[in-house]
Amino acid sequence: MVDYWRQGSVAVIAVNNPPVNALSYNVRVGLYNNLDKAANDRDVLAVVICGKGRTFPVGADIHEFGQIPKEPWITDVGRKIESLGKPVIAAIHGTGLGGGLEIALFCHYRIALPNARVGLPEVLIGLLPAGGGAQLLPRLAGIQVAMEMITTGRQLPASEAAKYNIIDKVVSGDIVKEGIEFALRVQNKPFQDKILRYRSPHGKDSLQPITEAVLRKIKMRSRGFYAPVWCVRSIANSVKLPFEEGLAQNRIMFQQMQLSGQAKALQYAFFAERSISKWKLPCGGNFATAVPRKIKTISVIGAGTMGTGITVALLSAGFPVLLVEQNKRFLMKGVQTVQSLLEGGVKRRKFTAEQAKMASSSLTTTVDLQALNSVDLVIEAVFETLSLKEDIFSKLDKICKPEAILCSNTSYLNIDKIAASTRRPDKVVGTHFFSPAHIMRLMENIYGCKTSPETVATVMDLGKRIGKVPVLVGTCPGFCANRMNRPQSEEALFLVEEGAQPEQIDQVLEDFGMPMGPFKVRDLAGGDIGWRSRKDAALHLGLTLSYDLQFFNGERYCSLADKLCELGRFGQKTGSGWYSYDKPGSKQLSIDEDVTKLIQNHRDSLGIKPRKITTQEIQERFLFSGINEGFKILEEGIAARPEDIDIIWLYGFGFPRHYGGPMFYASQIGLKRVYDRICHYHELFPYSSHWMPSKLLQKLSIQEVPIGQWAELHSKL
Ligand SMILES: CCCCCC/C=C/CC(=O)SCCNC(=O)CCNC(=O)[C@H](O)C(C)(C)COP(=O)(O)OP(=O)(O)OC[C@H]1O[C@@H](n2cnc3c(N)ncnc32)[C@H](O)[C@@H]1OP(=O)(O)O
Repeated sequence: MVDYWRQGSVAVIAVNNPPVNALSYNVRVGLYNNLDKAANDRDVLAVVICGKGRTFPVGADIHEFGQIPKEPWITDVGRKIESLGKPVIAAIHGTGLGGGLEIALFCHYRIALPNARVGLPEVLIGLLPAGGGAQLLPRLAGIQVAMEMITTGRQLPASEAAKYNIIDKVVSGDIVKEGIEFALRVQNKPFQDKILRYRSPHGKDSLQPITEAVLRKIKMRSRGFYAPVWCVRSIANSVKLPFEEGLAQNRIMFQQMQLSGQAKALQYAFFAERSISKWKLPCGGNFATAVPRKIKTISVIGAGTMGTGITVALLSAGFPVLLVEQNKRFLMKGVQTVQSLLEGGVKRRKFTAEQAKMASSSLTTTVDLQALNSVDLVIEAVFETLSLKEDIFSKLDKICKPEAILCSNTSYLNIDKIAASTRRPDKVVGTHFFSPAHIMRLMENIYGCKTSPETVATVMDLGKRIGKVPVLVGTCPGFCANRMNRPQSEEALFLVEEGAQPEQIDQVLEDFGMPMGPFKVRDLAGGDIGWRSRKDAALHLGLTLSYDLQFFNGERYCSLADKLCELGRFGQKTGSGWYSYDKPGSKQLSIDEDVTKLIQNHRDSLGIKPRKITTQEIQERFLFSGINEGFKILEEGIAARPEDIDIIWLYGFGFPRHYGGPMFYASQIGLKRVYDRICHYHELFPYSSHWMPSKLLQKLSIQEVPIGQWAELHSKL
């Protein structure tokens, strides 16, 4: 796991633990013993520490967290470096992260390739850099830089790290060769002043104002996430305490944090994020055996909000796009939107003006579907009407080349029905982007019963290539994301009907950590879209949405949202919705007395006496109704694993990452409690079928199986 060789007077110690050279126990032992070997070899005058393969060590082995850490720790390796009596050079390529960077900071010198990156990302997995990083970095780069790097986990490119003295020299070529050359230059030269523990932190007199400013920033963005605050304390220890005492204090904090639910959730999320690319179809195809098709040209049908967002996502990843609309007027409007989204990207520094120009020049347009005869892949993004989509897909099937893949950006409709309108159902798949599609990273890919593994592999690969987080699920109304979101939106309305205020519900859920409460989300998305589909659904059933409707198709129904729409209050875009806005399109909102009156009149007309609704009830009814649906989704095999559901929620709805996602959150609360509360609400609200407890949840509530085994258990149900 650690290689050792000598080149003249230089000993090279190379960590060899693929794929990322994590500092597992055996690696730490190897480093420690080989440092001893170099110390005891009189012919060795300098030492180079590097990583084999793709990277310098990226930190502790996260799989080992939760076990009692075995010595030598990273700090023991560090102390050995400091006291070696010979200069030690860290030669960094790839990423030098966490414990990896800490070891480099214990070294006397650090060199790096230009494309290397360094950082202390412990905060992102709910921890602090207890291996020495929080003590050493302030002594090298100063308190201000240390605070920024450690509380955000940001990785710095080598050139920026060099600006802050973290890297002594940026070198090109072979990193080991460069390391040896550097070592030959510094061997036999004094290096005691390079031992960072003997320095005092730069900017220590400004600790208080820096701390206050950082804590203010953390408060604004952290929404109940504790690790950044602990990181601030760990850096303050570098000023307040002698080096070894600071290390000891930080180790105690690290051990406490490791036991916290937030660290467990973040580490779960880290691995969940990586597991989603390991997809499997019920028919047996999977990520390891299916080969994606090469996609060079893509067409997007529909230049509305979704179509233009998808177009920008594709263009900015370097794909040429042929944008299609039914007439020139819509097309022109779409092109303008694409241009302004690209300009917005330049303003937000997502890309340079030059890149935006390149992207823009890769856009072509047409109003003629026949022009799609040579594209490799089509993404349809028109209205959510099945007959319209069926019509388009049947035309595409005739026009497009036989091997072209046909994708639908539907958020709700049955992929099998859309596929059935073609003679190539194996090449039809759902690619559900989230709005705004050029920004939101989730891409919910939906397979139908005939979608081929090759088609799935192609859209999963496409998602990655355009910087999205692609998650694969099966088909059912609303798939995973919207199906789970639906009961939550309904519960939010029912809570208002029963006595809560929209702003109260929004506040409770924002305090929980959601980026926006459900009523603000409704206003942002526009109430008219849901209203139209509710009216369509009613029409389909031969019903009308009336003012005093309390039941719809046998289910409890709340008509408050319809009443707002009747008044033209569609949300932000019309300047009024659940809130009022200072002008149409503005985000500046205020509570609207008219809405409060409307709600009161609604309750009066139905004879509902408002009651006080607690924070606990709001959280439970919103979160648990979605979680119950999540278990049904698992039970039905729509999602293969809880990890898929959680990643959908982290990236599609901004569910707080420090809770891991709704399924992990449920596992932390305890499935017995979650199940009991769902049964309680089922008893209270028998006319809301979303409270019918999931059978899988019921079973798991008795067995309390770890989350990693839920999927296995469900296959045995
Ligand atoms: C009480 C004692 C006190 C001692 C304190 C010592 C504490 C030290 C703290 C730490 O060092 S915590 C760890 C800090 N480091 C990280 O958090 C790095 C996390 N990794 C990444 O950010 C990325 O993986 C990467 C390194 C930038 C590489 O990204 P890339 O996209 O190239 O590859 P991935 O698909 O992400 O990863 C490949 C593969 O490697 C696995 N992996 C990555 N990092 C770790 C790790 N630190 N430990 C274990 N495994 C890791 C990852 O899961 C992938 O595995 P797979 O099986 O192929 O999915």
